[in-house]
Amino acid sequence: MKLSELMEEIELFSPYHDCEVREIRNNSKLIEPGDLYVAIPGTNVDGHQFVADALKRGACGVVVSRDMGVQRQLLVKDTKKAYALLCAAFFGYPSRKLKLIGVTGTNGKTSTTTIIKHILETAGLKTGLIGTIQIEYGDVVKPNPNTTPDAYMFQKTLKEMEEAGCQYVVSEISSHALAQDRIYGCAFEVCAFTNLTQDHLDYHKDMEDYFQAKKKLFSMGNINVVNIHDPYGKRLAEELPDRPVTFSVSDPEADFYASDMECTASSVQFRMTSDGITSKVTFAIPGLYSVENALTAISICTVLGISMQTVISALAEVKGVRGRCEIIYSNDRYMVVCDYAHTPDGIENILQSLKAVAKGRVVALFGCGGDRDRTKRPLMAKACEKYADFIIVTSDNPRSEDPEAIIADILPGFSKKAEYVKYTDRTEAIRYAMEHARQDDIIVLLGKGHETYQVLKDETIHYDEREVVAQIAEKID
Ligand SMILES: CC(=O)N[C@H]1[C@@H](OP(=O)(O)OP(=O)(O)OC[C@H]2O[C@@H](n3ccc(=O)[nH]c3=O)[C@H](O)[C@@H]2O)O[C@H](CO)[C@@H](O)[C@@H]1O[C@H](C)C(=O)N[C@@H](C)C(=O)N[C@H](CCC(=O)O)C(=O)O
Ligand SMILES: Nc1ncnc2c1ncn2[C@@H]1O[C@H](COP(=O)(O)OP(=O)(O)OP(=O)(O)O)[C@@H](O)[C@H]1O
Ligand SMILES: N[C@H](CCC[C@H](N)C(=O)O)C(=O)O
Ligand SMILES: [Mg+2]
Repeated sequence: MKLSELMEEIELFSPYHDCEVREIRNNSKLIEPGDLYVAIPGTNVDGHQFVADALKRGACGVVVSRDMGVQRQLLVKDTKKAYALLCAAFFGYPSRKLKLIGVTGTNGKTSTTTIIKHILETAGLKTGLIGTIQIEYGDVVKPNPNTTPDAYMFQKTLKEMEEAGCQYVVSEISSHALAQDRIYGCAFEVCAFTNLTQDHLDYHKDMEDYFQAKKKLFSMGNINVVNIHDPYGKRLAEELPDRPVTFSVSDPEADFYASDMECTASSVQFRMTSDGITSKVTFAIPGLYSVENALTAISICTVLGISMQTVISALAEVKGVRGRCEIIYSNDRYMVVCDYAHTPDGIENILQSLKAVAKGRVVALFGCGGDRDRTKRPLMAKACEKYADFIIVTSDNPRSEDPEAIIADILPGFSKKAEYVKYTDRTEAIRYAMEHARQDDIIVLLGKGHETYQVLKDETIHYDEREVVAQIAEKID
């Protein structure tokens, strides 16, 4: 593609010679002759350091935000935004040809996007999905290294989905993606906000910074949908220039209002009022927060024009979301649930929901991710203690950190009354939980959800809790 075509929507502050661009790259190490290099200031290094390297490797141009005094430089105001726009142009602005739905918030993105895809497909609309678990469209399933991929992969994926005949794409939008402008310039049909509670304070300066990153999404779409039961959602709705579509489990003034919630061990039922009409909704994922996820999906699909009847009957067919409150083993004595809660709020919600329906004890097993928000560690312990009868502290992707040091950050979160044991090795911890299970216990394995790996200092090993539990059960039950 011609450089001039790629640059059509980017303000340029330097002259340039037109040329044919082979690929767009933000990593100098991948540059081959004819590629365009975009210098991005990152978390570890500033890509401007590698401009000379990129030119040496044959870059046809280098996109920079300050004068580097080199040949073939293209001076722009902001290289992250320019990179996103260049990638969009390179793939023919696919977001303008599809109906793109973006869901952001601390918790519930994977759950709601999965449900939305199911509803849209039930309504006969071919839909692509981009999220934490994977990328999906038609029969194609692809791994996704990040919840929201980098701009190049995001635009490339949209293009593939467009070519495969998708009319809709629903994507999780992480705060990292918003802060890094990975999706800058995308045209969204609907943008939705689930909730905001503590996470990622290793990356964001504070909760305000985290909120401002999330807020960026809400100037990019035609229709905004916001959970006004959540305090940050309420604030967002007040701050947006145009009134968004709202939903709530507590405010009858919301456009979509859920009431009369009833929870069982395997589902939720509630009444949903919108436009003066009340409908009964059944959804087979337990937990009060599940009502909010169902409401998010109902609001989005309804504003897209799907009939309420179709939405509600499609919701009733949802079987569950992998690794989200998924029962992975049960016998006459106890059951083992696998869940992805990895924030204080997520843990509190899942344990509260299970406690409300448990006949026996709720036994929670958790660890905290290494190289992630350290301040959430004691808060996750506190959240566990609030609703679990017994806790097993263990490891969850220690990454470059010492697993014992992570646990040392967790333990001060417990009160003196807390009943817990510590098994640093996750398999040992799960074995302990299963060996000591009592009649009617619910053992909840938190944090790994759909993951099939454990990230250690020097390697990533295969680790699937479904397999681990099955192997232990075979030996002990
Ligand atoms: C903290 C973070 O988000 N980092 C992301 C970011 O990398 P970075 O800013 O650290 O990059 P950097 O190493 O400083 O390098 C800056 C630039 O110099 C370039 N470079 C570097 C070296 C060189 O020799 N030549 C060169 O050109 C790099 O390619 C880059 O463009 O940009 C990269 C490319 O897009 C991402 O892969 C990377 O994600 C890392 C792997 C990551 O783990 N991110 C996680 C935290 C994340 O994004 N998570 C969210 C969801 C979390 C959740 O909701 O739970 C997600 O969306 O997945
Ligand atoms: N609406 C919600 N409110 C609070 N907690 C929730 C909600 N939905 C799900 N959870 C809890 O959070 C966990 C993660 O849910 P989910 O994977 O849907 O969130 P996510 O926003 O995609 O997370 P991530 O940031 O890792 O992508 C679930 O396993 C559940 O315990
Ligand atoms: N995608 C999120 C959640 C990971 C959950 C947990 N398994 C962990 O490693 O902390 C992250 O990378 O922060
Ligand atoms: Mg997710």
